[in-house]
Amino acid sequence: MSLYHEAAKILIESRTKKTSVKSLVYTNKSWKSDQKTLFALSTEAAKWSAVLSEVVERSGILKVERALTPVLALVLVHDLFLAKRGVALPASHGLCVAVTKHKARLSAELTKARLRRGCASLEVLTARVDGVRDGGVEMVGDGNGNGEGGGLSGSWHPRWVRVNTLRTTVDEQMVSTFAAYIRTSTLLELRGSSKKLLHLDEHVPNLIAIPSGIDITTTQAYRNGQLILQDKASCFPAYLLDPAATSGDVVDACAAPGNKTTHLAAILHESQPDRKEGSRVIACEKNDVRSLTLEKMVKLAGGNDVIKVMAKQDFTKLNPDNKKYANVTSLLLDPSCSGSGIVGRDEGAITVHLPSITASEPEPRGKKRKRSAKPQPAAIDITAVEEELPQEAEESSDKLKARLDNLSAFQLRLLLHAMRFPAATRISYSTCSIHPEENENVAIEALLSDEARQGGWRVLRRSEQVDGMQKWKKRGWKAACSAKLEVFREAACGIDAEEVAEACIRCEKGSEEGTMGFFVVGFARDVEIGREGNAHGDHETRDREAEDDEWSGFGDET
Ligand SMILES: C[S@@+](CC[C@H](N)C(=O)[O-])C[C@H]1O[C@@H](n2cnc3c(N)ncnc32)[C@H](O)[C@@H]1O
Repeated sequence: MSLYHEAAKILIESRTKKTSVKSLVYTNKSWKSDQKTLFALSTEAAKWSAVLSEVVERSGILKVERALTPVLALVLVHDLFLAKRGVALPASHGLCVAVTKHKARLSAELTKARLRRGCASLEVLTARVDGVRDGGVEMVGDGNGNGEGGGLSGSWHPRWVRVNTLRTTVDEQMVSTFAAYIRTSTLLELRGSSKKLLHLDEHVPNLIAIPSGIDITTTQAYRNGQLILQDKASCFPAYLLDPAATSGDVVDACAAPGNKTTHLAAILHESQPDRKEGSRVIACEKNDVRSLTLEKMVKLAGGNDVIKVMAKQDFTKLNPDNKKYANVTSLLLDPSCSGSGIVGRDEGAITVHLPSITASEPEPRGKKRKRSAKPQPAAIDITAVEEELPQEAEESSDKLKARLDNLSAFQLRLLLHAMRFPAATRISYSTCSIHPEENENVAIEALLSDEARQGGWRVLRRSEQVDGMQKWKKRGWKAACSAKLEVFREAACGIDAEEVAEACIRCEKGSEEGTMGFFVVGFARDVEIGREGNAHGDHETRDREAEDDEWSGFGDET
């Protein structure tokens, strides 16, 4: 299979399985192409896909070149115009001919696509595409930078790098990988820069931001697992959980690909560097393919001594009363969610825009193009990308509501299960969703549950949180908490909407903080309250019904 067929396969799998390009490339040893080349082509083609799908579609070549699928055309046209050496196939190869013979037409469409975006040269367009590389759906808005993705201005996102203290320290990295970097006092100084700048995060320990255009995946430290690409928001759950404080084992209930798992392990390791029989992280992952990724991530991060991976393990099937879990004092729960807060793609599936075959006919050669009576649309044709909009953007409000209902029932079921571990005194619950249905509402419903009432669970108040989380200004939505509590009225007495909202932590995508959209809340109880028997048959029944729908959510990205 050629490089192009393999890249096409990866892009399709990334879309359908919601798996990151990185894991698709590097967990499969059977690729014929060089993995680095394959990774570069797949990620670059995805990054350019909004522009190139428009180019391919408007050129009409898919109608005449039957050997070309939309995704093959995308990767080939990428190399035709954007790779230093052009298409990496012999000039006589069928696939090469299929695009090169239309080069003039494709080139004209690329120019038009560039001009429609107000870019004076290909370099300017390249900078623009690079600038939104973490923004996902470029130009899905109104073509003027408004709406999702926000074109040039909307979704600035630094590259967040967690220094993995299982393998190294910030001090070590400052004099090695980052020796040539200049430290900035503010995060915003990184914005739009392509210089080697670095900002040490003020909220999460061992977290560094660098300009988004700098690729550290080629460094030795990244390859050795000393540096991990992880959005700042995605570092909040393990940091908030503060597992060393409860000095017991930690369960990571929904662990793959494992960023939070290895973060938990690093925090434990820092608190007990000479550990022999110290606390462990028990990492559950239900999905088989993602379990493999988790195992690889744990190994690469040097977490094998601290982390016990429970591959293909449904968290809800763990028996909390089994003596194996008698020492579980904290749990991290980061379940599948709508993914509505995702802007980056370091950790998960990417957005790939594909051209439609039926969009337009190639114009006959030699004939002068008739001037259309209608003005051409200034922005890209939305039909070229609509299948790539975040699922909810195309959903009717009824459909979205149904999906969020299913997801939140699934999320609540897992959260209540976490509350059943007898020795647990801390839980962190997080999603990369911006919807209160998956966030504040789940927290409130959990607090109102029998598990919380009988088990003595309450929110981890802001004043009790680790320093960086106390300092973080964006908190939960009080109106959402009040509205949810209002539904339960008397049953809700004793729960203060203000206190819950203050305990909740939100991150807003596209904001100056440079994070994805995210939500995290901690739960605590002051004493170990053992549970006697299982008095929660109702929940079990209701939750089981939701199980079939749980996969409507995103399976990774944070
Ligand atoms: C949002 S991702 C977790 C990301 C991960 N915490 C990280 O930071 O890398 C959710 C994961 O939960 C897994 N999952 C969903 N339901 C599960 C269950 N009942 N038990 C265990 N894992 C589950 C999914 O397969 C998916 O890999």
